[in-house]
Amino acid sequence: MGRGKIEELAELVRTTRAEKVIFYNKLSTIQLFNISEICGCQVIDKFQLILEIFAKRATTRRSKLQVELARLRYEIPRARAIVSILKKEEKAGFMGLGDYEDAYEQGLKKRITRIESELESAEKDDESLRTFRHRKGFSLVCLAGYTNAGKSTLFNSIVDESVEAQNMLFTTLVPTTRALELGGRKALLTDTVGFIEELPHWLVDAFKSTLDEIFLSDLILLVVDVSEKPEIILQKLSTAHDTLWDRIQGVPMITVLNKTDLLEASELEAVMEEIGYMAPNPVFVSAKEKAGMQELKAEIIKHLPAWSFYSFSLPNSEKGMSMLSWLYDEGIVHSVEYGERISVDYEARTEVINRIQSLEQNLDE
Ligand SMILES: Nc1nc2c(ncn2[C@@H]2O[C@H](COP(=O)(O)OP(=O)(O)OP(=O)(O)O)[C@@H](O)[C@H]2O)c(=O)[nH]1
Ligand SMILES: [Mg+2]
Repeated sequence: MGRGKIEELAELVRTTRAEKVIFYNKLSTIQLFNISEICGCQVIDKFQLILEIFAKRATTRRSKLQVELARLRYEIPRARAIVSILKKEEKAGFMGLGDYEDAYEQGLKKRITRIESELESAEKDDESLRTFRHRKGFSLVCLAGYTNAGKSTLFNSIVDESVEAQNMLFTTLVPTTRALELGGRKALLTDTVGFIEELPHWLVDAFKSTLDEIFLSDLILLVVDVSEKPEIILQKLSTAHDTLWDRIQGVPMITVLNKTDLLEASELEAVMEEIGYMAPNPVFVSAKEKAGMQELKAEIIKHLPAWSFYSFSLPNSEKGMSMLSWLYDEGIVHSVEYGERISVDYEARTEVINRIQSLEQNLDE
């Protein structure tokens, strides 16, 4: 953009009373600074916008810290450049700028160090989120996928077509999570931040941390825009699988092929011939037209981890007590009686029950 174009932009800002200008491409600090002076409003680039979105969507303590860390690291060179512009202009109010510069930068660096050390202890919080959910008998279903695939539209359609389970804590604290009843089971449905193409390396950790909820989930719905070119779909599926795979082993995944309303049946068939091998458990939907919702819900119910009841007793010993505390973390303790042995009526995911059964003998030794 030349000077004339910027003036045009400034005029547009004035007439529309815009509060913010967002540039799609990356701008240098000096460019951002100059344009914002001319336009008289905040000017940000694509990456600052992404950071703002991440910050809004970060739900765990760890992801909030990761996003803040990325923002601070982005700010240091920018702050330095702005100070040097102001210095050059030798504004009267900025005498003794050297000291200001040092103090500001040191302040940023101190916060970075503090966040880095907080991050180490934050890892454990994620576990307690999972624990809390399982104690209340909820399974977590996460919507994942590239930006613009239709995750949020699908989130709303599923919620509209389902019975909401009353659970104040989740529904009020996290706007992108809803408690639902699915086939007599309680599930938390969570919308997540979309994958973004060509994410710069310094944003990757912050992005991955916003995926924490996916990594803690019991079932992943990978949403795909099936109206895109097959080679694009394949590439996106492959990146999504690579990003998630390391940390989700054992978590079932349903591939939700969305926007079927944009394709003829024959076109859809042709697309599936090319991408089918990369799309586990495919379900076809149009989130916009609420088509395929029953099929999707049936598939979700089929893949939700099964919960079952089990009544048993544990030795009233140190081993038995530590087992009991693990049981509290993994499921619902309906009743517990302490006598010569500890009698427990319990409900949990079947894999937990299996685990108890395989450990029972050991505990008595
Ligand atoms: N034709 C059609 N358009 C859809 C469908 N589902 C979503 N869209 C449109 O696709 C666009 C993106 O939808 P979103 O639900 O915002 O996508 P998202 O995956 O949440 O995107 P991010 O939040 O950016 O990651 C919107 O314009 C929707 O109206 C569908 O089934 N058919
Ligand atoms: Mg969305």
